[in-house]
Amino acid sequence: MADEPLCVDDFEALAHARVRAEYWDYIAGGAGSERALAANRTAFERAALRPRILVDVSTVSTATTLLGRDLAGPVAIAPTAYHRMSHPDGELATARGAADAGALYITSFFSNHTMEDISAAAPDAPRWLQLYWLHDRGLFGDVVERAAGAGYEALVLTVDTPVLGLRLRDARNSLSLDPETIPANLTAAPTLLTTRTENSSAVSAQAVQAFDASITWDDLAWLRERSRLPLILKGIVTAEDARLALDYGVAAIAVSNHGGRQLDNPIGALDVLAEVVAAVDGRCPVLFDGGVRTGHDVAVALALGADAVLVGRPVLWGLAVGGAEGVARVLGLLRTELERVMALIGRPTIASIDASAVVLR
Ligand SMILES: Cc1cc2nc3c(=O)[nH]c(=O)nc-3n(C[C@H](O)[C@H](O)[C@H](O)COP(=O)(O)O)c2cc1C
Ligand SMILES: CC(C)CC(=O)C(=O)O
Repeated sequence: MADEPLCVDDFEALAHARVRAEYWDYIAGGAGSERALAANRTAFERAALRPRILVDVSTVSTATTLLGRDLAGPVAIAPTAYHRMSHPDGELATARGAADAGALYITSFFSNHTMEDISAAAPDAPRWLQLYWLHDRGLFGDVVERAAGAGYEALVLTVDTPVLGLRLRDARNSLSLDPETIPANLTAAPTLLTTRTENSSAVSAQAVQAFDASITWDDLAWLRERSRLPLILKGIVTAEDARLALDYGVAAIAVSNHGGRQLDNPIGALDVLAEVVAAVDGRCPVLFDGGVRTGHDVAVALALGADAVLVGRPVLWGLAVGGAEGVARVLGLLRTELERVMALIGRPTIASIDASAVVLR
């Protein structure tokens, strides 16, 4: 790769030059005035690590386990839609890059390749499937029932998107989708495949047509009847909902404000992590995403109680810059940065990064 990127932010700058302007805005943007997007980063500015000294850090291990799966590190790929906006090989390249890095890949339901083709690109790698609850129960149930056979080890239902956030950049761009960027899992329902709208976004139009905003906690039983895969809820940001999720038997919770793309809130995702971790009280794994860009950020989230973190945009930057290799490079960078931070704070294992490792200023 030219202009050797040395940190995740370097990948952002290189990717910006490669991705079509409207697609870049879709990827980079947030909801409304983008306060939540900005807050996701500033929240990390208030968290400082507390280094301990004279600890044997001659060997540092980022290895961890999530829902019984051994992983090379605690950084996984957040589900993001439409990877062919970033690279012609789309999710196939992402799957290969994730496998090379030994990272868990949570595949978005709105992918440009079918869930089966993505699995086939890296068959034995750890992979979960993200879901949006569709109006079309036939199509939705079919996807859910196919997931286990297609090699997915868990289902991640995104619960912060009954409707899509107000994405002003996309509306101003009248964001449209080319034939190669339509969602491949939805081709059986062509009426859901709006690709062009006037003064609004085709992504938003698709969401309005496809998503069922009426679902509630009791609908989770319908999902469980169709799949025995562990269920994770993504987009929980309050203690109340974390407790309810446990009552409904979820396997894990993902604390997330959707990368600042839904509610235009002035509080960062990191600011609510401790509240959810306290409510969960060790009863299930807690994942975290929103603004993670360095190994330092990963360590902060783990110290605040996350079991693993997800990264969204950075993976798309790696994909745009170098396809599968770029994805593996971004994930590898985060892992080596984390290793260095673990040595510097005297916590040589993931389990040793406890609450004493961080202070909020
Ligand atoms: C371009 C883009 C597309 C996304 N698509 C999805 C999606 O299909 N499903 C989902 O649950 N979350 C989606 N998200 C949210 C991510 O899973 C994740 O919560 C967010 O990107 C994390 O923040 P980060 O980008 O700062 O790492 C998307 C985010 C971006 C940037
Ligand atoms: C297809 C979209 C709903 C994907 C998404 O979650 C997003 O753009 O944030």
